[in-house]
Amino acid sequence: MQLKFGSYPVLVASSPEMAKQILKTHDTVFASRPALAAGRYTSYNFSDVICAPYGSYWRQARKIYLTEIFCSKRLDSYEHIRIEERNNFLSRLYALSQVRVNGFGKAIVLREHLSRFTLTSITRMVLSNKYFSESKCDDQGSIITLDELQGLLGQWFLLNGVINIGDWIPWLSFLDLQGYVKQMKDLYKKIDRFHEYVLDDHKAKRDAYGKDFVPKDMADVLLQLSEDPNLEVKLTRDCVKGLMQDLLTGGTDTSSTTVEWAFHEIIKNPHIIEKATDELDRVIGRERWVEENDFLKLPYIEAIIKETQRLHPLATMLAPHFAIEDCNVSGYDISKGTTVLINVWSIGRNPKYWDAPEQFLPERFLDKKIDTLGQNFALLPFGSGRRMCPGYNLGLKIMRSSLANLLHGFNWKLPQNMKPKDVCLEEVYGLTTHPKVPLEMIIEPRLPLHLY
Ligand code: HEM
Repeated sequence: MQLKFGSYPVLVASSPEMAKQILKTHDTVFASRPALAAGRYTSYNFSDVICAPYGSYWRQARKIYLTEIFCSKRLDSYEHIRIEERNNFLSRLYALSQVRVNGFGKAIVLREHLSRFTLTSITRMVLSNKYFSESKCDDQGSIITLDELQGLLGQWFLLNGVINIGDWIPWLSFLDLQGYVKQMKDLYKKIDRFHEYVLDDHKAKRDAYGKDFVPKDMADVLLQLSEDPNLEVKLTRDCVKGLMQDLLTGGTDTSSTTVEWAFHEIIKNPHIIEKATDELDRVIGRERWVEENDFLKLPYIEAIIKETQRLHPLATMLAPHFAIEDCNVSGYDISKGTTVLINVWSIGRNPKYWDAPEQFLPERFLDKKIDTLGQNFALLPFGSGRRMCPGYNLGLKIMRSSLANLLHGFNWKLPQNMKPKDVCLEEVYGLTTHPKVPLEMIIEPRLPLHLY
């Protein structure tokens, strides 16, 4: 479908065939991003990877991600962080499961706890953990609270998902009719203050160790690369901040929201929880938590994740792609400068490719090998081709670990006044798509108490 947003052409691709043409056959033509105000004002003038135009800087930064940041060796070296944060997460939930109100368990808001878990895990891998405190700022090197940091990242997602009139009708941009650009500039000041503080501190530590310094977190790796004279494009301080921001934004909201959607669906279908816990009892037993090397032995948990990503792809239109040349796609002329949206939400619900597409049926993935990593164009939660999500491996580790351990560690019930059919599946659309109504649930431990 070809549209016009203000002065610019926009193409929405809603079939696997068109998605394949754009993301595979003509990948280089469509591998850029439109130059939107959000990338200019909230991403260091396109110095991150998410918003960067196709070109030498983006190519180099992606290579850094693939070889230095998301390589198996580095991700494995942070497994202890993910285990510690998982244990903290499960212990916190256990403590909350013991709270009683009028003799009944108190409901927890799953979203709050999932986002906090992903945020603490990612920030420790990217920055180490001393820059924020649990409540108000303390004297231990924190300059922000977890809630404030979460708020800033949430606002980044919000402002990167809005339709800003000035992007599409440039002669109106100076008016900033919706006030978004002002909000972007305000957000930039707050986020930049945080990044500056973190980088100064990392740099001071690096300088103190001199030549013997060994990078500990992802920010250390980026700083070290910024001093590499052999890089094709110099990594400036803004680039390092932009890339750090990619890792924080890309890593938090994404995994936690997918797991939140999974719970919305399975709580409506309690037999799915039964099947999943049967698998966990059979494979893991009740004397330990699920570890990363167990994932391959848990096909039903994997099927729940795939089915969630089919019905609730986090980025329903991927991130916008942008044509850098004129191109003929399946007989249609697409002009240079067209913004291209790939509607993975409707592709995942198309009855031509999926039986009973509106139903949540993890079983559909059990006997078939259906890829979610960009080879099957009817299921593209991470995109495909040059712009495909570089952090998918880390995202999958976090989603698998949190979903499996939440189901393994607790029984999940709706509050007394709610029935499964009352669970709301409405969406709030943005760069990422959230459930409109956060799920509240009552939890009870199901493993021996010494494990919590
Ligand atoms: C459930 C987990 C995740 C999902 C569903 C997801 C999904 C996506 C999608 C759909 C895109 C856009 C692809 C396109 O435009 O064609 C993307 C891009 C990106 N993601 Fe993820 N992501 C996840 C986890 C992560 C994590 C953990 C990180 C980093 C820590 C990350 C970092 C990025 C970056 C930097 C890009 C931009 C790539 C580029 O433009 O070249 N993502 N992701």
